[in-house]
Amino acid sequence: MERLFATERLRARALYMFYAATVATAICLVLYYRVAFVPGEAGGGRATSWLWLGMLAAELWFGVCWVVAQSVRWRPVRRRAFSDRLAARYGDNLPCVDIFVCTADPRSEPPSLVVCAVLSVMAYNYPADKLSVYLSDDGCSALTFYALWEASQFAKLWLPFCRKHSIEPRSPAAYFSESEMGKLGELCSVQEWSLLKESYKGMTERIDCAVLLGMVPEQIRAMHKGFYEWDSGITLQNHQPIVQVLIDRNNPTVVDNEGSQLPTLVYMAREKRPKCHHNFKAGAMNALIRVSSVISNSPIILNVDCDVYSNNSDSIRDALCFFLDEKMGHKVGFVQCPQNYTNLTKNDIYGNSLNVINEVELCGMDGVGGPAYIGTGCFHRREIISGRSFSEDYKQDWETGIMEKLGEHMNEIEEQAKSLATCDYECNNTQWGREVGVKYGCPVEDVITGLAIQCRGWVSVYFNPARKAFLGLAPTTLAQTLLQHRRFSEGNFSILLSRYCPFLFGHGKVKLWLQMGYCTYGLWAPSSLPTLYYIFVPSVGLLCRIPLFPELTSPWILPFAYLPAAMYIYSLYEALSCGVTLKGWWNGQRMWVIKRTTSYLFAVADTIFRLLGLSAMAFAITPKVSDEDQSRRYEQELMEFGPSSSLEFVIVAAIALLSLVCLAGGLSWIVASGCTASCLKFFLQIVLCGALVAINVPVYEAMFIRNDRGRMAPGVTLTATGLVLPACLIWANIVL
Ligand SMILES: O=c1ccn([C@@H]2O[C@H](COP(=O)(O)OP(=O)(O)O[C@H]3O[C@H](CO)[C@@H](O)[C@H](O)[C@H]3O)[C@@H](O)[C@H]2O)c(=O)[nH]1
Ligand SMILES: [Mn+2]
Repeated sequence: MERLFATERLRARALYMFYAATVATAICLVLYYRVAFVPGEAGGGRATSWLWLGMLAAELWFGVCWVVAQSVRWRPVRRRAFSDRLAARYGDNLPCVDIFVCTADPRSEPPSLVVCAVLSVMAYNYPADKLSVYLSDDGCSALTFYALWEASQFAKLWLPFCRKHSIEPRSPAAYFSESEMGKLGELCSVQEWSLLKESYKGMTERIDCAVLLGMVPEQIRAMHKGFYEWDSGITLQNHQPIVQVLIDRNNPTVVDNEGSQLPTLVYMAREKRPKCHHNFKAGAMNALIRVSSVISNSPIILNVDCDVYSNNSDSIRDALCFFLDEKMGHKVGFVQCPQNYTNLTKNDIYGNSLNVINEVELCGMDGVGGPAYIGTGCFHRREIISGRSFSEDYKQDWETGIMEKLGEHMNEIEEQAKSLATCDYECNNTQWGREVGVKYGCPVEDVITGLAIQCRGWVSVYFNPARKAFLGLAPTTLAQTLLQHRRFSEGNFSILLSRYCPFLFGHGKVKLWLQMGYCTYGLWAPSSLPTLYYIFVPSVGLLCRIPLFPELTSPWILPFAYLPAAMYIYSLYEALSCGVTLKGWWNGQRMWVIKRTTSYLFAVADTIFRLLGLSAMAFAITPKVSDEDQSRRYEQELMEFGPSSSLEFVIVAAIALLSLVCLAGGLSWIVASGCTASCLKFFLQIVLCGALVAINVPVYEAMFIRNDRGRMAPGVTLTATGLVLPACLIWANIVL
């Protein structure tokens, strides 16, 4: 029988292996040199040898990281799905699918954005009587409920329109911002198009207006019983569970404007009580799994974040090719699609595009056991995410799913669903979050959940078709980016230190390559310490005349020069081939330095505090809005340092200043001494320090040149200057 999907091994690996072999050799030579030539008493004294050993430790660490990173570059594969074969074999006789959308805060995640995500997934090219869409609202906001109610009305126009004209993408916001009326000539009549656009604009305006006023219009409150849930003066941290079915797909009287069925649409705000920890998105996901089990109970679950819309209406059918494949399907636990963003600027100023992760690393993980579960854009099997272990004879019953009309049982079912969204499941020591459902206690709950699924014997599949399945929003300010990476790196680091450490937990269950693959992300946070050392010590060494690298004339310079050159050229090649621009790559390198010296450093501190029990886990939501001024600077690719003065920015500014002072100071004593010998001796330190200065140019601009609101706060510049004052004094000493 023809397979429903194909797996291709990527070719041209011989060249890569040759490159990797040269890098590995160079790493060994560097380490050997460090061990063999520790400067003795003659070469500068005790302090120098300690600094030298520090360099050795840092290089050893980078070497280990490089080896670990090979795990996700060794055997990349690419998957193709044949949805035409799926259609030929099954027609519309396909399994039911539940789609979960999570939102948490109507201020940082505007309801008009959330409903576009919802509408885009309601409009999948999939039988409506097999589709149910759930919105989990951790913000428990009447405004979000109102927005969803508006969407349930607009869907009656939107879904038939999408179907009739096969349009893409099916988020109305994305669609109307992309398409011009002129281009649509052949597709549909101008009138139809404009009417729909007006109707969409009307809905958005009503929602935004309600959000602005902070209340739902009185006449609307009478339209649905759900609004009464907010009558009792509930608060965000203290409220009853709410489950409201807005559309029941099996109710023949609820149809779109062309008389076709609509997918089920459900609003859920799980119970919150001050004494009970709600476990953030993981808690929301688990509540959704329970609540949906009494309303639709579909065997397949898709989760998207509220800032993500479906960009390809065939994605469900594509993903099903993996689950329904006769030969392999029974092994597949989840199908992960990459995270792509719509709001990146041309040169990706904050290095947020996950291009290299998406195009290289996840393909690499897929080749050795399957990609990690990275949250949004992931298709799961209900049974497996709920905790089932693999067995060879496992056979899924695809016919499951509740197909009866809720009808007169509606109230009963809603009550039952509410009882499944209570705090009892979080606080009464149930298995939820441990053995059942998405795991608790980790800021990257998804990664740890995916690892556990793979360790229970399932494989996962990475599906990255040319037309992206999902598009979302990346952070648009430096502070947001750093905050998001603090959460990512803390999460992955704490997995490494927990009982879920891939080497222990995965031992004997998943391949060693895959264990290493998970570690690449776990090593982000601790890499901050050797990185800081490598930024700090050689620069200060240049200033204080302590040589820390071989001389330019020594043959040992070769591996030291080859390594950075080869690695940067390769990383540039990797980036360019993933569609990043040259400047975008350069920006990415800057962000790499900034993230490592701030986010990752704080992540180490966060993790340690948490291990010592001094602080609880936090999940800082990434805001999806920024003010107009900020957005303008983002469009112009100006880094945003204002207006608040956080410790992160102090570090960024101090490092930039220190590099500058060390470079200037170092060069001035070398020039003053007038001897080429020192120049040869300090060559690599000059290059390293010079590279740091070059990459920090936008930071200097933000400190001394710019005067817009995004510039570095004067307080930050002042503090940073104070911090590098000792270095300045040394420099002054040289000059005088
Ligand atoms: O208490 C909470 C906190 C967050 N969320 C939702 O979780 C999603 C992700 O939050 P966001 O602030 O957008 O974080 P990101 O950094 O963009 O999320 C990435 O990283 C998370 C943790 O690994 C994954 O869960 C996400 O899917 C992935 O997109 C959003 O839809 C939120 O509404 C909740 O439902 N409840
Ligand atoms: Mn997000």
